[in-house]
Amino acid sequence: SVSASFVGSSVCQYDHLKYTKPYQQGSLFTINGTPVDRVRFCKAIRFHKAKGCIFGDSFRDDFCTFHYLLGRRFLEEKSVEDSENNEAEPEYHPVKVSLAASGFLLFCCGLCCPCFHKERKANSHEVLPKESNSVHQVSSFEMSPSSDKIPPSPFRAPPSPSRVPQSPSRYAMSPRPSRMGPLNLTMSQIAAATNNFSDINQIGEGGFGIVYKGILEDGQVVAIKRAKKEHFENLRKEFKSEVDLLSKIGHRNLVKLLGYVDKGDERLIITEYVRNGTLRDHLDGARGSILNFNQRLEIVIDVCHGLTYLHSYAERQIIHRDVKSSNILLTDSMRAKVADFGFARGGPADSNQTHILTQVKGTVGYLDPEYMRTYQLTAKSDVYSFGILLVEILTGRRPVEAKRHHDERITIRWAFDKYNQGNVFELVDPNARERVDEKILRKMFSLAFQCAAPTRKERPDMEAVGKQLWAIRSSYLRRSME
Ligand SMILES: Nc1ncnc2c1ncn2[C@@H]1O[C@H](COP(=O)(O)OP(=O)(O)OP(=O)(O)O)[C@@H](O)[C@H]1O
Repeated sequence: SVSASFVGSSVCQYDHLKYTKPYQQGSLFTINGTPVDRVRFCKAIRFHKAKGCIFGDSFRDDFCTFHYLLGRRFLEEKSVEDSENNEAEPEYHPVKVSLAASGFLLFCCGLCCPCFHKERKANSHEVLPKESNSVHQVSSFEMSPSSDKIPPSPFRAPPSPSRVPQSPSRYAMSPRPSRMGPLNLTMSQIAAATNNFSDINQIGEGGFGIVYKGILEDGQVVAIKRAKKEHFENLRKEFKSEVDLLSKIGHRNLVKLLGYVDKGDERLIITEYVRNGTLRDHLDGARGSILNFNQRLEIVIDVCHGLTYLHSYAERQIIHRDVKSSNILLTDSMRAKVADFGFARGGPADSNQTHILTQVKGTVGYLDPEYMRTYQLTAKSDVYSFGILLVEILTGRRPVEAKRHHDERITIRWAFDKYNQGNVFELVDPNARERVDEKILRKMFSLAFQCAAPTRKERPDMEAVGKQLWAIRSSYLRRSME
């Protein structure tokens, strides 16, 4: 936020408009604490006046005279289609202006509020606690009248009127290994496949546990997630959620579940092995090469297809809740697959339900601010995270870059400001040497900002995002052939 002596201040809808003495050099105009230029400020006043907001007498706007506006172009694009052949000045959009503020709010929540903050592992994103008691919550399955539509699994408690959680021993006493998917593995086969869970086979570590590469007797390579024993009790629900949801989906842009084991004090999830690392590794250059623009575009299209399937075509809607670059795995041919369903939830089960009320989970920086505020979860929370991911893949920057100058710490806010100043080239990942057409870049960022709008009703759904991405890709290919 900005500290200065403001002489005018007014609140309209979500926007708090303030200015210092407007006729002086260095005068300051802010919307929701974010400095904006005079033109944008005047646009906001006009917009809110048109919407019927009453500004007090002390709130002057005579500095919004015509000559200030003349010849200046407001640098926002409403949608790809709108912007294609339309050079006219788009109207002020309060949501887009307040986007930066919401990013800041997100940052504050993430960094200042201990209940939203947990150190997970070195150099990783911050991830919310697995089970937080600080947030009033109702589980979606408890809320949903048709939660029993989810096919029974050995992990799912039998229907009980009181829905009392099952005791841990119930799971521990499974009579025999629980298996699902095409693979039927015993513990000793898994131990053999991973060299007895040796460090050499370890390929990563997340909140759920350690991930190992395993080579089965027939040569098939798999990834095996082994739950950490110290978090067993807390992770039981997560393990169950991941297995239940993964077992019902099959899509080339989603990591495939091959089997699981839940026996004694072992919880293991066996999935297809995706061997070319995570998107974050590639953005960091940790895999040797730098992604070109076309690869970046194809990766986001793949992620978009995976999420579209989860939101609109799975047997029941699935909300991933942890869409982020370290959960996007890449194949050798650079196709992307969405992984890690540990936080995933079934969406509203009946059409009268607009959302589910649930505890906030996800990773700081990617979390939908509206969901954080209201605990209302919808598929649009994934859309928000996708918008953040889109900015990440274009800029190469993590959503929160704590070591940078404070103006640049929240990547979405920094990108939004630069975009509105017309400096789109300054946003592009400096490692990517290819010069991409400005119009294409603007369309990509514009789409990202739409996805990361502060409220869900302003965000497109994933299917619409896919259409926009396809249109951008065709323009990109057309232009690169010219
Ligand atoms: N199916 C897989 N194929 C190849 N590598 C995988 C696979 N699943 C996970 N990994 C590797 O293991 C790492 C840890 O994965 P995991 O899903 O447990 O945690 P994460 O998503 O990185 O972190 P968190 O769970 O804390 O959000 C990944 O970053 C990836 O490098």
